[in-house]
Amino acid sequence: MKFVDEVEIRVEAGDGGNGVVSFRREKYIPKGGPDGGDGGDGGDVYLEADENLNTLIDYQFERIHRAQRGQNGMGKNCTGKRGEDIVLKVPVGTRATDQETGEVLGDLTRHGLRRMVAKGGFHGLGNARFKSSTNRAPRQKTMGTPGEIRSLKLELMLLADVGLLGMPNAGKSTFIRSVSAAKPKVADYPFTTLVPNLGVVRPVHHASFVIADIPGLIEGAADGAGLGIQFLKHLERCGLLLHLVDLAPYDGTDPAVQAVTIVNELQQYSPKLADKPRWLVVNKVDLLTDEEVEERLAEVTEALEWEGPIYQISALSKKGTEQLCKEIMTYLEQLPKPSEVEEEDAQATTEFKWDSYHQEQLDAHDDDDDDDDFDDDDYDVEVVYQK
Ligand SMILES: Nc1nc2c(ncn2[C@@H]2O[C@H](COP(=O)(O)OP(=O)(O)OP(=O)(O)O)[C@@H](O)[C@H]2O)c(=O)[nH]1
Ligand SMILES: [Mg+2]
Repeated sequence: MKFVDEVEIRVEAGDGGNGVVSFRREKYIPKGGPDGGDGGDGGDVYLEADENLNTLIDYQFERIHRAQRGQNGMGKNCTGKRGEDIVLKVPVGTRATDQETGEVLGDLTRHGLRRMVAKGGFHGLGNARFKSSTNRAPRQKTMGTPGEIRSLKLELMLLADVGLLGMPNAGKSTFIRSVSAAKPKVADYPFTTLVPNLGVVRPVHHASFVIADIPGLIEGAADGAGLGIQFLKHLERCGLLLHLVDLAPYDGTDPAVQAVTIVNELQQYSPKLADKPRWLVVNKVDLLTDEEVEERLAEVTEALEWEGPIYQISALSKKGTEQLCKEIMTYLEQLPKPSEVEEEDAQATTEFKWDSYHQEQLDAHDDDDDDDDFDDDDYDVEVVYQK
């Protein structure tokens, strides 16, 4: 299946139905009052996280999504029907951003989480609403307001605890294969991995974490070289990054230079990501003698001015991988859990503009004196049924 992690769509909430002007006309009831009903509200557009989806590909083909318009009001005080909402299912981990304002409308990080992304228009008021002691035959009505229209960017960001960072061929996929049940392709040429892979690692009985293998980075990635940096966004939600450095590159390149390149690209992409907790993991130690490992590692740490944790592994022979995973687990377990406040906030709906619209309309018409008092002629007013 094709992996699509970024799409642009347009969502259009339904317009509110209009209010209507109508008067009761029945035999033997000569002075029937106003009975024009209100319109119905327009339908809203929602996004909902669904764990059964893992790509945004459907939205690449279907870009415009409209909720239903509210029905207009009718005579006999009948209110128009509310427009139906639409719910767009997206993979867990999707972030919706308003293209125009840049505002993040929702981070759908849990199955079933639902966020409104376009609010339906408010209903218009029928003339029955405007009846008062001084005006018994009002001919005012209000129109429904338009539904919100937004251009959205949907981005799928994988939900992994640990992200792997490194040059192509560093052994990222080999590592995830050896520590989890995930089986991404491994080969001795660069850019074997073209889309992110997730693996679940269970280093101890009672706990597990998710690790993300993303395509390798090369120099100039921030400017689009190789596969670019489009996949780095998947690391934004990780609690820990592993920088995998190939200590024995088959093409004879210098591991220290390679390592610095990666950090530079990371910095350019996002200083925030570069500031995330990061561990240095040197790989392919099986190809070198202990002295060579020490020597090259020293060069790498010096070039990076590295002071953080260092691990030596062979992803292929699994040397050092078990220990590394156990320490990752211990590290992740002591990280603070996302606070409850954040959870609540994620549930809240975005505030929309016309909550007070209804009252404003009535207030505005309170001062209207232009309608004459009720007289018999008013009974000849045509009953208007607006479409
Ligand atoms: N000897 C040895 N070879 C390794 C080790 N880890 C990976 N390799 C080899 O290195 C090559 C590249 O490994 P991959 O796991 O595909 O590398 P990658 O980082 O996922 O590369 P891209 O997907 O292209 O970014 C393969 O031929 C692996 O067999 C290791 O620890 N020791
Ligand atoms: Mg790979």
